[in-house]
Amino acid sequence: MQVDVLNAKELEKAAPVFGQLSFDNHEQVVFCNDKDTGLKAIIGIHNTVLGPALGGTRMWNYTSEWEALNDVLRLSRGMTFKSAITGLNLGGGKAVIIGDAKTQKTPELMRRFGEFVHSLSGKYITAEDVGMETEDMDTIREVTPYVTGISEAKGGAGNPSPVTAYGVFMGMKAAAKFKFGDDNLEDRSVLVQGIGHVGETLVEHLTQEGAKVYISDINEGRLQEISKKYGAIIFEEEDVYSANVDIYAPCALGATINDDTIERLQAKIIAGAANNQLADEVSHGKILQEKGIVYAPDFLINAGGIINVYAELENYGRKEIMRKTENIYNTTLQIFETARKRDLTTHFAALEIARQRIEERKNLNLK
Ligand SMILES: NC(=O)c1ccc[n+]([C@@H]2O[C@H](COP(=O)([O-])OP(=O)(O)OC[C@H]3O[C@@H](n4cnc5c(N)ncnc54)[C@H](O)[C@@H]3O)[C@@H](O)[C@H]2O)c1
Repeated sequence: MQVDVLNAKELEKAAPVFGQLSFDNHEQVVFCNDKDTGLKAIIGIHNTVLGPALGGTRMWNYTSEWEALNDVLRLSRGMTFKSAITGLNLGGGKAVIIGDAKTQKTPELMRRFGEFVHSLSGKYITAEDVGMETEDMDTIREVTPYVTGISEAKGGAGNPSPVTAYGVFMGMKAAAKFKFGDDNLEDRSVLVQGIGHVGETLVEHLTQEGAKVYISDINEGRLQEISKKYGAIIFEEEDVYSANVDIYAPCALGATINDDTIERLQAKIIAGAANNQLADEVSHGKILQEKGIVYAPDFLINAGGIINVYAELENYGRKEIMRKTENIYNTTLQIFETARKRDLTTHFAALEIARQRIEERKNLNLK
């Protein structure tokens, strides 16, 4: 379709998939629908140059299909770069299921979703993400081998979240080393936003190291539980973003660094688990750089989970999982140094290395 000038609304109508702002030459987008189980899902396969597209499934109560599509496009793209920079032979993919995981998730729905995954013959391999549990992966495993993150009892590597948290902790320490000249987090103030599967283990590592840990979550019960368990301080003020802390760790959902929040940020470091923390990677990355806030790229430091599930495909054990995850510290420091030397945003410096690896493999495949 030849179009000259379109406003955003018109573009959404004329090209609702390929015209999405988040569309980045994705190879395949699969819409899955099953009336009987109520399944409505989208699988996004961004890039398979380095290997099959592996990435978790998120179940979320999206307010619109547009929002779900936007999310799967952004998340699957992030997976491509995460695996590339971590040195894994995997492409990038992700899936979203539209619905409330607490009330609408059933074994039948999970199995039906698994059948859609199976129909892609291994081009996409799924795993856990927000709204999913290890037992859901076990259910999917009943209908397809193209699933990771299954329980140890069923031969898998188990819950990836603690490994993700350890990688984030390593990335955070690297950021502290770069910003403060010392990676010891004792007495450093850290605000963890979102104390779910990953956030909780991160709080555990931080409190063990003697950091002053503040926690924030929309789930009041969870706040009480984690505060009691680890002695973390519940952050009571309304505005999380203007908290005067050393480190802000986004561990809930993405895009918390956006036009609305970025000017209020007081933290000296941003290092957390959430995917796609910057609403706009270019402009928000630049503003953080100008403000002197050290941003540890999300797709680099939250790779522990994928390292964990990759072990199921490559048959390596716990020791190698932890070694690879610990190495996030070194990679993060290298990225910070490169960014400083070349006056780049840290996000861009990381992206460049990931892209280079994909490009090299692509050229090799063409030979
Ligand atoms: N689990 C993993 O191994 C893994 C790997 C890589 C990236 N991530 C990303 O890390 C983030 C956390 O993952 P998780 O598995 O811990 O998810 P989770 O669902 O277990 O936890 C998320 C927590 O965030 C809270 N939350 C939601 N909205 C919030 C808000 N506006 N303010 C404060 N808290 C809020 C929820 O109540 C919940 O406690 C997600 O963005 C996920 O995509 C997770």
